[in-house]
Amino acid sequence: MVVLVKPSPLLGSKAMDGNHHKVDANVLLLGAENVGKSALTVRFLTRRFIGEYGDIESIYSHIDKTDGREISLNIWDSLYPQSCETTESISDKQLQWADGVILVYSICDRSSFEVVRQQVQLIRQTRKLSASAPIIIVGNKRDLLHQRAVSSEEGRLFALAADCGFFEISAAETYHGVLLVFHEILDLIKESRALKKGMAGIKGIVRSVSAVFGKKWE
Ligand SMILES: Nc1nc2c(ncn2[C@@H]2O[C@H](COP(=O)(O)OP(=O)(O)OP(=O)(O)O)[C@@H](O)[C@H]2O)c(=O)[nH]1
Repeated sequence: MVVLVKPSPLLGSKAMDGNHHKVDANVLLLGAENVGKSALTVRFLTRRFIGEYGDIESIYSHIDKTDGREISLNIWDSLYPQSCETTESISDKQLQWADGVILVYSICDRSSFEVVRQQVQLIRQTRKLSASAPIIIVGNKRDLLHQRAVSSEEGRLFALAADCGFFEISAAETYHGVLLVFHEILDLIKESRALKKGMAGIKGIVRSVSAVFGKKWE
């Protein structure tokens, strides 16, 4: 069950967009337990790393400024269901809701990287996520290099092969790395929408030209 919570004023964001801003983007965070999904979300919303985050699945709404433009976004910080198969770890509702997905693993936990691999496969197979919705894979806990279990190259090569973006960051160490991830997913969502609009425009022109010449354009 997803809980729409009003996070503490500390976060400076409201779970419901009280100003009724048109939401510009819904971003879904997925990944195994304990990889840092909440840490990424809270770091982005508050610039802070607070260490322990509790096991609540939450949707936060936040107004962000990129290129001088206000973007209203919802961030769904999902919970990895206890002792479930990875195939059950993502709901159709989550994928139909999302305009973009951030899949998080810990570079110190190989099993969390395997969960991300399976979740990417699941997302692609179910086709519940819009075909144009961007996916970014994030290897978190980069500050724990001495405990590394997944090489940066392996993560990057997998993301490349899966047509996903890729970042290695540390939510504990810096705000900047987390900011880059969220701004990248927002840029990719904007690009995919512009592309969709462009395609619709071309189809419209073809239809009207066909109407004029009465031809069925193949
Ligand atoms: N060293 C280090 N620890 C981190 C980092 N990000 C998160 N953690 C720690 O990892 C643990 C899990 O972080 P969460 O953000 O709760 O992870 P989660 O994926 O939301 O976990 P679930 O609630 O189980 O889904 C906490 O103890 C965090 O302090 C990081 O970048 N570096």
